[in-house]
Amino acid sequence: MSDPTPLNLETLKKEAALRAVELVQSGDRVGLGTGSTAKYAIEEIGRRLKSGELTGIVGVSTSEASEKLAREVGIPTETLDPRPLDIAIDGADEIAPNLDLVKGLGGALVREKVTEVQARRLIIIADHTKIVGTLGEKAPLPIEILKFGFLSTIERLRDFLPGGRLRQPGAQPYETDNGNYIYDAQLPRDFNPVELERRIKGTLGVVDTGFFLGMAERAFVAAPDGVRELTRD
Ligand SMILES: O=C[C@H](O)[C@H](O)[C@H](O)COP(=O)(O)O
Repeated sequence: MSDPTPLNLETLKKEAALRAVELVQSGDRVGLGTGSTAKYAIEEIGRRLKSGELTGIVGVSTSEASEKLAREVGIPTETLDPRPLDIAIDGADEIAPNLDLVKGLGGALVREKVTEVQARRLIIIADHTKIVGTLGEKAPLPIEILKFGFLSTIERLRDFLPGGRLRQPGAQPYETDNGNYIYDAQLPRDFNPVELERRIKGTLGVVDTGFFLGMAERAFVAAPDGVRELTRD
């Protein structure tokens, strides 16, 4: 297997995205994910709309960045309302064998979850480096927390999730589209994701976590030897 250099990872991300977009049908309301892989899906939906292969698509964006890209490629968008979405396509930071996910390294976890929970089908697209045996193996768990009192919230989280840190790429903490901060938690070696999710979400000051448990219907995972289609066990 060749090295996952940035160049061929981009090719793989696009291959996975193209497979997922084949599932989009004319007239669908589509959840538009966020990140460097979801970008290829948004561009392909735009291309198919222009070519006439797809008609009547409405996109619902999971971030300001995806909204901007959707407009640039000509996808009409609406903000989320209570109606279900026919399909949503998004990337992930980690994909477990049962298709439980960690998401949010791009900072869009809350809008992604709020949107994708309404999708009849959540399709995940990724290159093979995102596959893990257990969540937490490669990536931290992003936890969106209120800006107000964030140091107190982090103290509460550190009680049971030590070793994490406030996301701060520069002089200031990273701020989400919702005006919140992110605590990137180190996951313990052995944990039950459902119980840990419940405990984190029960912590005062937490908005939501990057765990997407039981949500994904399938994943298209691209490797140098082809695109694998994974479904939930
Ligand atoms: O907040 C970002 C999202 O959860 C992304 O879907 C995730 O981080 C994967 O992004 P990428 O496709 O850029 O690796």
